[in-house]
Amino acid sequence: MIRVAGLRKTYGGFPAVVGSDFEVSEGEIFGVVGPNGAGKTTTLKTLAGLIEPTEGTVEIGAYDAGDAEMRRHLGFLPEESPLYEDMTARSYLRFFADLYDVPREEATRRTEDTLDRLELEHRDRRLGDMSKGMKRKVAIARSLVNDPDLLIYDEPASGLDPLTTNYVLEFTRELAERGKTVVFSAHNLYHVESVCDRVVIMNRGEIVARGTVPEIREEHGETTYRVFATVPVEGSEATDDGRYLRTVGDMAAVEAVRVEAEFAGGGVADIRTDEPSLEDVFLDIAGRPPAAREDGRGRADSAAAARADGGREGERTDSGDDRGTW
Ligand SMILES: Nc1ncnc2c1ncn2[C@@H]1O[C@H](COP(=O)(O)OP(=O)(O)OP(=O)(O)O)[C@@H](O)[C@H]1O
Repeated sequence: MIRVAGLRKTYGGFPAVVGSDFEVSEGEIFGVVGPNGAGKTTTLKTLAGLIEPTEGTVEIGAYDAGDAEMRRHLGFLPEESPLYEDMTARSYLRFFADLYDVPREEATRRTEDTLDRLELEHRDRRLGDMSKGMKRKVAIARSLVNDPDLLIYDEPASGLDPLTTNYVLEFTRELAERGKTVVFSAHNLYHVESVCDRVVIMNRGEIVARGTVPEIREEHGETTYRVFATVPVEGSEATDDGRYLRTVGDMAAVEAVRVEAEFAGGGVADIRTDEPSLEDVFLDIAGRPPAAREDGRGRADSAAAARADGGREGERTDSGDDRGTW
């Protein structure tokens, strides 16, 4: 579906993406992960044809990215989605459906279905009066008005509460089940793990790890999850806000906590990726010089060097610019 070869993008000589190669198959959910400034948005915008590569090729099916015909098969959700504040959700979506020449009845059915699924209420409310989560849902519905084969979502759950985030992530999975290819970027490894088939981790414009999330974790370190249950579960500690915290090391254990909590008449209120673990994975990968990465050397050294440098364990200490900060 997508073939990226030797992709390089510079802004006035500044290398935002430096030689990316990856492929995404049809129906796959593909995550682009990395710290602020890693080059995720640049990569996604290049796939969407909104940015021209400085070097390299980006092919989407039979088209080059940027080909006008390709756009008809694409749904792009930018990180910040400015909406026309005076329009209602319905009129806004109808406006975009008209731009894509979608017949009225078909457009209404499609957008109402999407908004039902995302549980968006008040569809005739002004967009300017909607909450951030509601606006994000409208933006997601907009990305689907043309029934695209490929969806490119930049931080789809950015700034959303846990419940809305879950809707959005579950919905992303549903889209792939309906045969759509989804490429999305995120900071949160838990979000990525819950929906992505494969992932690339970027840092300073470079892909520094790739594979399924379990493959990456196995190779580069362990992530832990803090699961907040509404009832006591085995090994949990009560938190100040009346929840019960259990820290576990993998998704099977997260699922076991959820089942235990539900069996006890409660549920899971929130799940958080343990940040130091995430940073350990990142430091393990990104702290090594590129040459050492090639042959697997330098892994323990780089984390140790970061700590010896005076930083907290897992904290980056070398952010001389805006690149490479989680
Ligand atoms: N139009 C631009 N002009 C100059 N530099 C840019 C431009 N767009 C991005 N950059 C720089 O390129 C680098 C990569 O930016 P990009 O937005 O792709 O990163 P990102 O991984 O999406 O970051 P974030 O997580 O903060 O959104 C950053 O250092 C950024 O400052």
